[in-house]
Amino acid sequence: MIIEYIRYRVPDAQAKAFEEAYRRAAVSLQTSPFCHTYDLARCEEQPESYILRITWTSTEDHLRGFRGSPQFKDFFAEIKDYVSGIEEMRHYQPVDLVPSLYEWAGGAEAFEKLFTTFYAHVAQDPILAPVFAGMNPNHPKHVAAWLGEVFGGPKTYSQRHGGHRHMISRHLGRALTETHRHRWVDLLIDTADEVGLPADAEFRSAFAGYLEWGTRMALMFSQPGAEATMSEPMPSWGWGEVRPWPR
Ligand code: HEM
Repeated sequence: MIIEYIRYRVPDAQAKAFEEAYRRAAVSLQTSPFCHTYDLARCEEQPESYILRITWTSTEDHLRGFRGSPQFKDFFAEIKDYVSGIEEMRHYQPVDLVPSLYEWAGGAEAFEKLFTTFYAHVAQDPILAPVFAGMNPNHPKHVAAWLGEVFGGPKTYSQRHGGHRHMISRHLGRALTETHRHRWVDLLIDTADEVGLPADAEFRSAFAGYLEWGTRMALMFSQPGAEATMSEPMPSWGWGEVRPWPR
């Protein structure tokens, strides 16, 4: 992940138009598969100063996939009319001040224990067992590698198991139902308790948030005729609105 900072100087008379232009540009940022988060802030002491902060999957992705788009070129051309200067436009490597969800959970060992136990339960579950009847015996390890990478661990799934594209392809055409999805989530949360995954409110809210998102995506991709965006990069999940309590 990379953080781009752009510092603008905007005359007071242009501030409204500048902010409006960024509200429109937010649609492009929102739909870019390479953009994780973005925000624009105005300086209290020097209201003509603005900082735009965008987190991208990588500098390379961002330059290739986004700046190159005609839509954003038009936007940059428009923005020039409102700003009297761009004082900085640089990319920064984030310095981790809090552990990743992967580290907090206990690393690879914790994820492998979680999914080995989970899929043993799945095999006995009347709703889920038929869905996983032909399961690859390495499936629990692969899903553990997937979640570890999404939660900030090593890029094992991308490098050895086919990355996001492969994960999506494994759900295509399975016609999963809400009953399957619901049971999968409930059983995984029960298994997290069973194997002793951290139970603090902050970790569990991020964990549950990802499970809600991930299972709804899996359900969506599994529907007949679903159009999967196979070229999307791996998702990257963080703490969200709450930070871990120091321990
Ligand atoms: C957060 C939600 C989910 C994640 C992260 C996830 C992850 C994965 C991954 C990484 C694979 C490919 C494994 C490999 O590379 O071999 C996979 C396959 C599969 N997933 Fe999911 N999945 C999710 C939700 C679901 C749900 C809700 C169901 C059904 C109830 C489901 C059913 C399957 C099945 C049947 C396969 C193929 C298993 C095999 O034959 O090896 N997934 N999933």
